Amino acid sequence: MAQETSPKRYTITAALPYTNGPIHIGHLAGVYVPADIYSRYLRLQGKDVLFVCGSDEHGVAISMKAKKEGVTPKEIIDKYHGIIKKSFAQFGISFDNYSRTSLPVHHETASGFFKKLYGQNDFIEETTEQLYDEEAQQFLADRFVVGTCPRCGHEEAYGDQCENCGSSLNATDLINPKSTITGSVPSTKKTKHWFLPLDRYEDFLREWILVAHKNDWKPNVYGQCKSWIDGGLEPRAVTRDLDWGIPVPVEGGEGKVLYVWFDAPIGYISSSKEWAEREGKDWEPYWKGKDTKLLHFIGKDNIVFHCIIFPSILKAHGDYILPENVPANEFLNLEGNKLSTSKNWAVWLHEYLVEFPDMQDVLRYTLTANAPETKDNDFTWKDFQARNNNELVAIFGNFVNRVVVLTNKYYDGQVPMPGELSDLDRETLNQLRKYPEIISSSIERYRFREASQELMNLARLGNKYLADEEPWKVIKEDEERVSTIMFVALQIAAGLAVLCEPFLPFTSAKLKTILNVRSSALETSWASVFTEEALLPSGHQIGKAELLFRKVEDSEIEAQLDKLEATKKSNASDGEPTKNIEIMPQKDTITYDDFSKLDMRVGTIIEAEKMPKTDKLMVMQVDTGLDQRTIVSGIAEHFTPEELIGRKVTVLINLAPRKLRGTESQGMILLAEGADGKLVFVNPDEDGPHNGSTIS
Ligand SMILES: Nc1ncnc2c1ncn2[C@@H]1O[C@H](COP(=O)(O)OP(=O)(O)OP(=O)(O)O)[C@@H](O)[C@H]1O
Ligand SMILES: [Zn+2]
Repeated sequence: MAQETSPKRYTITAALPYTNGPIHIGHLAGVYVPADIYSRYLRLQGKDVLFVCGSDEHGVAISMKAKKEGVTPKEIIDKYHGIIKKSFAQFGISFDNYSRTSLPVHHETASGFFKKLYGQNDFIEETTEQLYDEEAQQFLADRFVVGTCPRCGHEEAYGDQCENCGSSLNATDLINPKSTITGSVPSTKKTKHWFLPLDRYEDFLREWILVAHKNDWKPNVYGQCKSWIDGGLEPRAVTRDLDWGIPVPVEGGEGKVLYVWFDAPIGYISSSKEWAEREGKDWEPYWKGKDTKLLHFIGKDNIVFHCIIFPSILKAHGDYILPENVPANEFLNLEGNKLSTSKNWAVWLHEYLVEFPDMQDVLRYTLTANAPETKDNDFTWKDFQARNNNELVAIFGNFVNRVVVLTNKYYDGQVPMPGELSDLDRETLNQLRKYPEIISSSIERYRFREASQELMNLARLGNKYLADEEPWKVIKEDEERVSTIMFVALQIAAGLAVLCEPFLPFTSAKLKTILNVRSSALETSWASVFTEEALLPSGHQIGKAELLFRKVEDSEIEAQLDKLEATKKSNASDGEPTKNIEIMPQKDTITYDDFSKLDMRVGTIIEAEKMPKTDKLMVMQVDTGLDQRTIVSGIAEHFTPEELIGRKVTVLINLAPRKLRGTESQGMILLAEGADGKLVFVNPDEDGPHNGSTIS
């Protein structure tokens, strides 16, 4: 319900990023920068804020990435969680806690939700036909299957969602489904799952969103919700037949896990619990207090999960508050094309931080000034350069630099005593005092672009004031007047230092240091800017000038465009002989000690036979020189047993044994995959070393 009184505390969540890749500018513009601006703004207002996020470490996106890289899901999540967490911190995203959904606290919390709803009979338990990949011997859900969206005709819709129209789907709804694991057309197979009957929540959702939030939710969010609710809601499976995720904690759930979109939003709660534990605080008021304002910052493809599914889960649970708003953004593109992790079409945050050191605020500003708030938008490097050179350097930086340099030059850095104020001085100070309200009003309506432009307008006000008053000329004839001019200009500089903090936190800190307000007793809250009191009183000593921003050169922009051009070329070489090959990024560097742990030997295959009732598996007896052992390998579609017997191969003999369909495989035979998907043995020359020779 639209809140009448001012909330006592705020819980702010930012979408949990999947740990299947690093953070790119789309994520930042869509979610993390606006959420951070909002949180910082509230803190400056003295509000009680809990800003949480964390890595989403379950789901098919992770399993797929692990399969692709030939490593375990655990290795994938550890790697990307590390990269993501570090880059967020360096970029100044001020989470109170950044958690991960693989932690026990999250498994317990998500299981607890499931058990509670199960106990209340809030699920439908049903055995239905689900898509099945015979070749991979796996059920296909979510990103393991693509097909045509029954709602909009988009051909690359996933098994749970169409990213084009935002619809939430059941995999069996897809037209012409195709397995993304093997490319095959799936069959169907019976399996039991638990469904959340969303139809039961239709009346509640209609009342809560379509009536109560008709006027305060963004039109893009409201519109999506309205079309789903009006279209009729259906039960959604909240469990999956997968081996990676949170085990289904009820009878009959063996071998199944929770659907990632069931557990991920609960991750906000787990993250809050982790924070409370560490800080010695109570998390419950932040999630259960009626006087708490809960906000979810997300991108548009997450709207259904945060506005329909998660609220239904919270409502069913009964103890929790609902979000007051879900200010979802549309999508950011890059140089005219959709950002894509798999196509490497992105500006990666961790790379930006290295290539543009100490320039976090420039990216924050560019992404805010051009945020995809009401429609999809394009990031271009030219715009980045223009925003930096024409606005941050030429207006903001130039104004502040003049003020600081002149104050040092004329008054040894002491704020001068003003004389009588002219009409323009008074008018300028009045305008300055209006800015907190102007910017607040934009931020509180989630119009961050507008807010960032108002901030720049304040810098413009200062710049124009100095340009009109020309203290560097007046100093020759009227020194007293200059004291007044500089006093007024200094107040604007101090106002900027405070009001830019949500948008440009690094610049704000630098400017506060230059103005020497950090270690002083001067107040720097949001409210301090609109009081009649001077922000910087006469006599206050400021520090030396230091450049806040530097120009971005053409060559830097060209280098970035060249990098993107190279990506385009490498993506376009599809169709050449390298068709369909995905060149994996180089894995992390290992030490010689790591390498020397691999015991690889020359061996000979002495027996081979296809495993009954499978298409892919071949069971082989291999003479390793040390012993004769069984190795099972997924190569039966590539070789007949006859072709294999007698072949010299390279065997990794100290790989931990693993049971495949009941037969223990004791090692691995090394193979390379050719351009056409053909497998080739990595083998010593046939006449070469005898069985058991080590390979190093
Ligand atoms: N290009 C984009 N513009 C705006 N928001 C985005 C963009 N890409 C992702 N987001 C948002 O960022 C948040 C985290 O994204 P998530 O980790 O789920 O990645 P994703 O949607 O799979 O992106 P990608 O496919 O590029 O990896 C989500 O709320 C998502 O809506
Ligand atoms: Zn669609």
